[in-house]
Amino acid sequence: MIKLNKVSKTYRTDKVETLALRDIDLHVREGEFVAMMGPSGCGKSTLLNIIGLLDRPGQGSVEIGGVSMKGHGDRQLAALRNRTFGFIFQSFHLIPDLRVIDNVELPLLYRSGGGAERRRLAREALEKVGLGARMDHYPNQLSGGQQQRVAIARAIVGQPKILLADEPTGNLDSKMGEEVMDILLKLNGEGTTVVMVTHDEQEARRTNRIVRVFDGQLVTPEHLHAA
Ligand SMILES: Nc1ncnc2c1ncn2[C@@H]1O[C@H](COP(=O)(O)OP(=O)(O)OP(=O)(O)O)[C@@H](O)[C@H]1O
Repeated sequence: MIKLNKVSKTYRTDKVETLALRDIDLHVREGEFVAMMGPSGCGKSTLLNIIGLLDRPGQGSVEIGGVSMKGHGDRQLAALRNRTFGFIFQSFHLIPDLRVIDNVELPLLYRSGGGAERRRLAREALEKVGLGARMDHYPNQLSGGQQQRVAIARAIVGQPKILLADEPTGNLDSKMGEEVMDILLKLNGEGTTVVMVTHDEQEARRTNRIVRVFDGQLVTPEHLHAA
């Protein structure tokens, strides 16, 4: 489903050059739930951004669903990103001035389909995360856990094949975090591939596989034994 081949990424500013990723080979199969772990600054977000077609690798190649991204222009990448991925962030990224239902509908504005259809899909997504009764609320009228569930509804409203979550429980207490994990596990059980960055070992153990990143490189189990 996701194949990274010898992916490297360097960030350049006026004064410094940071090698954020080095020679990453990663294969995520369809239906897998992968947890990505590693210390701050090791390159997890960069890796997630490259997988989600928000950024391009400096070297190496990215394949999504068997299709190489080489030669795709920015518009093609954006269209593919919108169809293939749902994104969930640590700080929810909801729009405060929009009602919950309108926040969830947002990704659908870039697609064809009428307003009634959009509303129906948004309602279904909210029901899936247990927030069918909160559609007319504004984000600040909800708890953190509920806000993250709205963000999950927004991520799944377009029925993406892959969910990418960057520390989705990082701002939540353990009970709310567990609820968010339960929803992600349920979506994965229904066939959605999930890649999630987390700092929580217990949470990571609930997934199929833990991928560890250190200093821009993947740490394989062999490395762990050698260390
Ligand atoms: N836009 C950028 N410009 C320059 N350097 C960057 C940029 N984005 C990230 N970096 C650098 O690349 C490295 C990897 O950053 P990244 O955000 O991917 O790490 P991370 O593992 O997600 O960290 P955290 O757990 O703290 O979110 C860091 O050294 C960071 O300072």
